[in-house]
Parts: sequence; structure tokens; C-alpha cells
Amino acid sequence: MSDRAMSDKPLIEVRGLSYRYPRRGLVLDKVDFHLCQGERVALTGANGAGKTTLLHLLVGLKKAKSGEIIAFGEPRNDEKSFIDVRARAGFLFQDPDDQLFCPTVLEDVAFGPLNLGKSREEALQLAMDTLASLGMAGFEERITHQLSGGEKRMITLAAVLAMEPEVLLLDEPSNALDSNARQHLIDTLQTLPQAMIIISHDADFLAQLATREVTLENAKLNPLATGTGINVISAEHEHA
Ligand SMILES: Nc1ncnc2c1ncn2[C@@H]1O[C@H](COP(=O)(O)OP(=O)(O)OP(=O)(O)O)[C@@H](O)[C@H]1O
Repeated sequence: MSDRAMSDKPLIEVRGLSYRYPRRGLVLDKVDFHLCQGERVALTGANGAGKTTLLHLLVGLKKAKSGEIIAFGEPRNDEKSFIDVRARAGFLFQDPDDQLFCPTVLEDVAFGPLNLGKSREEALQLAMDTLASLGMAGFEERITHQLSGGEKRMITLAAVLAMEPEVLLLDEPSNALDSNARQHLIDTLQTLPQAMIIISHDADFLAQLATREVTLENAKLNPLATGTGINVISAEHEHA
């Protein structure tokens, strides 16, 4: 089945996207990409290849030098239009400390839903339910900045999922997780309905999750893996 067969209309589509940092060569050179319903796309490439930069561009945290971003059916090119994208695409940052800023875990996880207009009661319930679904019940009153790296990673995932996003953008989600937590994360992500882009250097993690793989090399995005050789899951099979 072709990549597009899951849905006629991609949730996110990028055409000819280019980006360069000041005084640097192109980190992305006319990149084309699409994410459709039902897909879990592995985004791979060497350190510094531009993977995080691409995800930042998709949600407007950086502004492309040229090219188009169409998200949820609309062209996105100014800050106002990207606010809507960020409400609908849950971004798990590479460093949990960039994402956690409230005193307690419960406040951190409830922050997103509150910000999206839920009542305090609804947001707190959603936060508690999400924490429980990730095996993190009991962490509600913990002081966020005192958590271990792996605990912070799971709390940031809860904070993202509590916003009930349509798409997940996960930047190295298995970093800092022990083998039990990592397997629990894999099991959780396998059950989620959202389409997702997963950046990871963990080939086994991707092999258990990804329905296809794209890789960044020399600023170009290629549809086939050159390095990891992960065995991708057939989206057709998964969603039959
Ligand atoms: N603010 C910045 N100014 C200049 N160069 C930057 C900046 N941020 C990132 N870069 C450079 O851009 C390149 C791409 O960075 P990016 O973080 O997107 O890579 P990555 O593929 O996610 O890497 P990793 O796998 O190591 O996380 C790297 O060479 C990085 O050093």
C-alpha cells in the first residue's frame, strides 16, 4: 500500500522546506514530507542532521527560510496560525526540563488542558487519569524538579497526552528510561490512536513502533533508512 493510502489528506505536509542557522550551511534543503492518519513515522539521522530543527519548524518554533507547511488542512506561515498547530500537535521535547515548569507534577500535567480552556476540575481529572494511564499514579504531589530523568520523561509525556493532541511529535522519547519504563512507553504508544513522528536513535524502539522511516542526511530527507535498517510495521496490517 502506498504511504498516502491511509488517508487522502495528510495531517501535516511539508513541501520544499529549507532552513539554515545564521552563518551555517543549509540544515534542511528543500525537504518534502507528509504525515497521514494512522502513521507512526520514524525520523532518523546522525547527530546534528536536523531532526529536531524539522520538528520545531512544523510547529512554528522556528521560521522556515522557504517552503510550505500545511497542517490540519491549512497553510501555516505566521505565528497566529502556528498557535493552532501547537494546540493540536503535542510536542515532547528532547529535554524534559524545557517542558516542566510548575512546582508539582499534577500542576504541570494539568497546565496544558487548563490553557486550552478546560475547567480546573476537568483539567485536574484529565491530568490524574493520564498519569494513571502511564503508570504514574502517585506522582501527583511530587516536586517536578526533584524527579529523576526517566520520571521527568514520563511526566512530560503525560503533560502532552493530557492536551488530547491529534498528532504527536516525539523527540527522543525513550531517552533516560530504564528497560521497564521503556517497554511501558512502547506499549502505551502502540495503543494510542494519534499519528506520530518519532525521533530516536534507538533502533529496537523504532522497530516496535514505526510504520515507516525517513532519514535526514546532508540536509535532504530520504524515504528509506540508510543507517538503522529498522523493520517497520505495516500500517496496512496494523489498521486492517
Ligand atoms: N541555534 C542554533 N544556532 C546554530 N546552529 C544550531 C542551532 N541549533 C542547532 N544548530 C545546529 O543545527 C544542526 C541540526 O541540529 P538539530 O538539533 O536539529 O539536530 P538533530 O538531528 O536533532 O541532532 P541530535 O540527534 O544530536 O539530537 C546541528 O549541527 C546543530 O549544531
